[in-house]
Amino acid sequence: MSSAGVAISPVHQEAVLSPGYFHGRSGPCSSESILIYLTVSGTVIPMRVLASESIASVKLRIQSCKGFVVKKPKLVFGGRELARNDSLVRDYGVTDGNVLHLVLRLSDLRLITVKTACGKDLEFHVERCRNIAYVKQQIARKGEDFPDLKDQELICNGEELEDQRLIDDICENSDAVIHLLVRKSAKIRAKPIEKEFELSIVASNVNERRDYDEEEVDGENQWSNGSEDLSVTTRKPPDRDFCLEPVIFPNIKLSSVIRDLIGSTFDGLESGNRPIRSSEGSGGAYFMEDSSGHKFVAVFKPIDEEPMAVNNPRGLPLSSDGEGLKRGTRVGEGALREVATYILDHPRSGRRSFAREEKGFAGVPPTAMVRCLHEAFNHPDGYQFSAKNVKIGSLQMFMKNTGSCEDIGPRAFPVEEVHKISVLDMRLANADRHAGNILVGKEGDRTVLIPIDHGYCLPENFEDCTFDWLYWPQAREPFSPETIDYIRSLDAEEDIALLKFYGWNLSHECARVLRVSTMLLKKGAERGLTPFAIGSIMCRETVNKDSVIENIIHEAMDSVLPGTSEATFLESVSQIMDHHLDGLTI
Ligand SMILES: Nc1ncnc2c1ncn2[C@@H]1O[C@H](COP(=O)(O)OP(=O)(O)OP(=O)(O)O)[C@@H](O)[C@H]1O
Repeated sequence: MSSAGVAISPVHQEAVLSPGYFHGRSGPCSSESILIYLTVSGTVIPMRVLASESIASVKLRIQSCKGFVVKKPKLVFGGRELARNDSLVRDYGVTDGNVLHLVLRLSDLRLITVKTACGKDLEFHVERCRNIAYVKQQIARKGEDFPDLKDQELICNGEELEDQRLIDDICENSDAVIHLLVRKSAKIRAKPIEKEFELSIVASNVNERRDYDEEEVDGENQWSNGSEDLSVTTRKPPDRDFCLEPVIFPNIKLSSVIRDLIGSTFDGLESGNRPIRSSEGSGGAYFMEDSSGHKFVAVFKPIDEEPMAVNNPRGLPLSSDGEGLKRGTRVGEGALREVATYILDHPRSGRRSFAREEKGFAGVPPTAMVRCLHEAFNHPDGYQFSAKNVKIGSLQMFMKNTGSCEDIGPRAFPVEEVHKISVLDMRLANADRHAGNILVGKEGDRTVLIPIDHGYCLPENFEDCTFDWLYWPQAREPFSPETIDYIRSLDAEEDIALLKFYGWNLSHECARVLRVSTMLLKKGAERGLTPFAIGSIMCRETVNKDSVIENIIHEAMDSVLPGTSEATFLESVSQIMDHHLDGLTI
């Protein structure tokens, strides 16, 4: 889901969380019904479901609770996300008495409308985790007609709101009324309008001079250009309470895009702008601001806050065997996969190198591995400015967007845009391509799709491959000649070598998946198959039925002797694949 530019409905969390809400009220009551327990933020909620009920139906009942919109709930059972909406409760092995983890995805932003007495409407989005001081700054910064920051007073239920109070606290009750009083010059009232807040400013002296100025930030960028021994820099400079530096290997020069990305994030932290935790996503994801505090420049995802990792802020349990939320992935490797996806998203003109600036074929946002230390991250055991609190994770460029593909019907998306994402997902056997992980942006008048969230690319097996675009009409269109040329240029061996050069030695299993999926994509494209036809070979129809590609791999394994070389095995896969593809009608 997008984090910018979208008006959001507040969520009545307590309605969803109240024990007994799902129990016996809207749930089914046949002999087939089972009682499951949903845990969320330490609360346990009983819920009656049918074993034959679809996951989509269970999510819908959670979502439509009391008419309040809980966006995109995620369910996790036994360390696995119940991601396939058309699968049934019993397909995932859920039985009576089982406990499922519910990850609620609350919206980040609230739309605040400020109406002035002179008829001016000011609108801005405020993250739930912002405080009153920030709201005051936004009002003051909106224009020279508005009052001094120090003169503003925000009042709710007769009580003055302190600068540190969070928006989330104040908007918890949607009936709250906020009054903004401006000493000397203006009076501002607020009332809830539907589920957002409207502030009306009644200004008596609109010409009063504003003496709030943005602090001048020293443009000098001091982040380290790399550390040869990868040791953690935690020496605290006299006036600094954070650290940020790239994780790089000797002889690898960062491109200026990546240097600028890290540089502007550094400047934002140095200006005192705290990372803002996204309330979406199942792991810890932090929006990082530039030095002005007006613009997000990056998204940081620390590996220890990934789903089922030790410091996950969403209450997901620890993985019992190290496997991630998707089959064939490992907890703590999400950031690596995010960076690898950027590296492998080669530009049309040739292979990616960190020294090259060009945008990749699919437009994966520039992503680098960094170390970052900041109090605002999740530190359940307490925070100190010390090496033990340094987080390693992926830093990805924040991409301006108007929402995600989840918010908009797919018909509006240009065919080429859908195809570029399909090529990326099929090459890298993406196990998490839901529509929320594709942002919608604009380049001039053109709609562009921006793929994000690649922590489950390059898995060890094909089990959880899912592509939402498979069901979009564009997926049934043939690839353009340019896209076929690009697919022709792909080479899995070169990709594996490139990742090794950048420090990731792919496991035997992950390398095999990359080889097989690249082979399938190339063979399919040469035969004129559509993304739908190729993608359908990679995805399971139901949770418990192997996909065609899995069957091809099993068949190839049965046909070679144990201990056979990888090259011989792949030759066998190639023959069986040819046989299968030749039997398909276009
Ligand atoms: N590069 C980006 N530019 C803009 N917004 C982004 C970017 N990357 C992530 N986001 C936003 O940050 C929020 C959380 O990110 P994301 O969904 O990737 O986290 P996650 O925990 O990996 O999610 P998921 O549960 O879908 O796996 C989402 O609102 C997403 O739209």
